[in-house]
Formats: sequence, C-alpha cells, structure tokens
Amino acid sequence: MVENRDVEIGDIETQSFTFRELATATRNFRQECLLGEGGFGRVYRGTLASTGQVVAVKQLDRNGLQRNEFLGEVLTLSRLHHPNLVNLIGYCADGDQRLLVHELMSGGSLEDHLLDRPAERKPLNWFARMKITFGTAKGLEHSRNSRTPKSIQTWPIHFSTSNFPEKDLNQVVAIAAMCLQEESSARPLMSDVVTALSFLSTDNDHMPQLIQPSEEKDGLDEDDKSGDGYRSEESSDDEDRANEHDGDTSDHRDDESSDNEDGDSDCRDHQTVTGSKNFTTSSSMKSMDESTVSSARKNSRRLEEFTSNGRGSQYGSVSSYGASSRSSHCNASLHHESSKNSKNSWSHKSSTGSKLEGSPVSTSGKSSSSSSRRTRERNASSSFSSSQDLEDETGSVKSQ
Ligand SMILES: Nc1ncnc2c1ncn2[C@@H]1O[C@H](COP(=O)(O)OP(=O)(O)OP(=O)(O)O)[C@@H](O)[C@H]1O
Repeated sequence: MVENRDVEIGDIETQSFTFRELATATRNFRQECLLGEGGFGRVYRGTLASTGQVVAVKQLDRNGLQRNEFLGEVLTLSRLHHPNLVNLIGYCADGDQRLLVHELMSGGSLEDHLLDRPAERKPLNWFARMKITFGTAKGLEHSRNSRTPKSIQTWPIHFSTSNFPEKDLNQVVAIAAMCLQEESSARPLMSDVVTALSFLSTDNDHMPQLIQPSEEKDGLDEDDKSGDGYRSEESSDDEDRANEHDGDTSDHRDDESSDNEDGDSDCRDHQTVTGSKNFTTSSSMKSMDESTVSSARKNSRRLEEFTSNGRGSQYGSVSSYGASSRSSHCNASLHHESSKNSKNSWSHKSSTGSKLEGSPVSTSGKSSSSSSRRTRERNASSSFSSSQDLEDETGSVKSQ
C-alpha cells in the first residue's frame, strides 16, 4: 500500500507539524504523558496548542524509516478512513524526527481490556470478543485488502472467561490458524476472514446459549444433538452483557467467578457436558423464534464449510493446521494435558473442551523488510475511543 515513488509533501493532505509543536503538545515528551510503548516507539498523550485537540503522538525510533519511506507511510495512512481505524491527524518529519499524530483513543487499548482489566470488572464475554474480532478484521480489511498479515495481533482470543460456545471456539481457532501460515499465499484474504468472522459475530447473538446436560433426552432434532452444542453456562450471556452495560460487577455470582478463576475445573465440566452429547434446552432456547434458530444454524454450517471443506478449504482444513500451527509463531494454543503431543492438537483439544489460553498473536514478523507491513503490524493493536464503545460491544474497535 505504500507509495513506490518519491512522495511530495504537497501530496500529503494530512497536517504537518514541527517537532517543537509536538514537544509542546506533549510537555516535552514527559513521562506522565506516556500512553504506552510499542515495537516502533513511544506514544504520548498531547494537546495541540493550535486547536486544543487531545491527541496521541507516536514518536518512532530514530533509526526507523528514511524520510521518503516515512512520508510514503504517512501518505498511505492519511488516505485510510474507516470507522474501525484510528485516524491520522498529522505527522512530523523534521530532521531525523519521525512522529505520527493520531486521534486519541481514551478508552484504553484492546490489550488493556483483555489483559489488564481491573479485578472488579468481569472479563469480556465471548460475544463481545467476537464482535471486537470482527470489527478489527473489518478495519484491517479496509487497510489491506490482501492476505491476512501473519502478525495480526488483534485476535481477542485471550481467554479468562470460561463461557464460550465450543463449536465457535473451534472455528475461531481454525480461522486463526489459517492466518498464521508462514507463507503469505497460504493465508486467507482479509475479506474471507471478515466473512467467516461475520458468521460468528452476528448470528451468534441469537443463538441458543443456555444448554445444560440433561438427565433425560428431550425433543431436540438431530441437529441439536450432533455437536452444535453450546457449553453449559451458569448464566446467559445476555445477563453477562447486561452486567457489562451496567458496569455492575457486584452482581457476579460466586460460581461464575470461581468458574473464571478455575480453568481446570471448567475443562472437566465442559468435557462432561460435551462428552455426553445429551443436551437439553433451557427455557429461553425453547421459547426462541424457530426461524432465528434455523438461520443461526444455517450460518453456523456455512462457517463450518468455510473452515473445513468449503470456501476455506483452499487454505486447508481445521485438523490439518494442528502441526503446522505449532511450528509457526502461534500463541493461540490450546492447552490440555491429555493432548499436548497430539498431532491434531487444535481440533482434538478443543473438542475435548479444553481451555483456550491464547494471547494476542506474536508480533515476531516485525523484522519484515516491507515498510508497509511494518506499518500494518505497528498499527494492528486496537484501542477504544471510549469505554462506551466497549460497553456497547458494537465491535467498533479501532485499529491504529
Ligand atoms: N491513538 C492512541 N490512543 C491512545 N493510546 C494509544 C494510541 N496509540 C497507541 N496508544 C497506546 O500506546 C501503546 C503503544 O502503541 P503502538 O501503536 O506504538 O504499539 P502497539 O500497537 O501496542 O504494539 P506494536 O508496536 O507491537 O504493534 C498502545 O498499546 C496503547 O496503549
């Protein structure tokens, strides 16, 4: 995406700042203004004297990009406009200084929300994570309508929650595995990833969520008994969502918090549930609109086709990714004692109900020679423009 020609300053429509202006804005890059540090430099909170606008000033390492290369990046970034991408406000290329000025995401980074959540806040639930993943993928699709960047680090699949639909988990892992292939040609197009994630992030809102192990067989049709099963949950995700909205963390039930803390016992519970293949529906599922359920099932099947033998088969199948994913830089691994050495670890482990304990995917691809890729990698983290964005769980995560 970077322009392969000499960039004329006049081509760049975004604002040019002097170093002095940005030093003033950040109070001389004071430590108190430091928002965070990435692989390419530090990011400071600043206030532009000219407009009073509060911004994020990213000071790139000096030994980074050459002037023209940097201006090419700026040109590219300045043309990217998407609700899920952080806007570039301006840049500074004074001397050997390389700074980017972005709109400030005051709600904190995605990493904060996934990993550094205050103890009193519930972990984001599965559906929030799926929406965030989908929103992030859409932002990335807009910024690079090509193969998935291998170092994509925006998969919010770091689990500290135990409530997730097993089948969706398998599918997310399958998609993630596809995105982690060493060869870029083996990785899916971002547009395909977006399509796949859309199945997981949209219709799942309406999927039955309360399925409990049954003492007795009930009247479910074969589809329901064939492994579409959603794991047993103590409370509905609707409740979870309501709690998120309220910010009311006092409503956590003891059993939920221990659930979250005790991954092992959760795995055992899960195995019991899925192993029996003997589900019953909760009253909420029973009362669910038939057409909603059938449409959700249809989409679930389409997604399954994508990740196994349908459209996604051009990238391989779920089970074929076990070994290769482990040999690449995938941090999204499933941990389960009984299957540590299993060749088909991904599908096998997840189908036994193990807990996904992935972290945002490695950024080890940073050394790529392509400056364009570096920018995308650098910009692959996400922040929320406000806590409300997150609470709304609209998936409107912004990639920087
Ligand atoms: N626009 C922004 N608004 C608010 N905070 C930001 C913004 N951009 C970056 N930050 C903060 O600065 C940190 C570093 O961001 P940066 O984009 O440099 O790196 P990163 O994306 O976190 O990591 P990497 O360089 O490995 O991709 C972020 O984690 C975030 O906390």
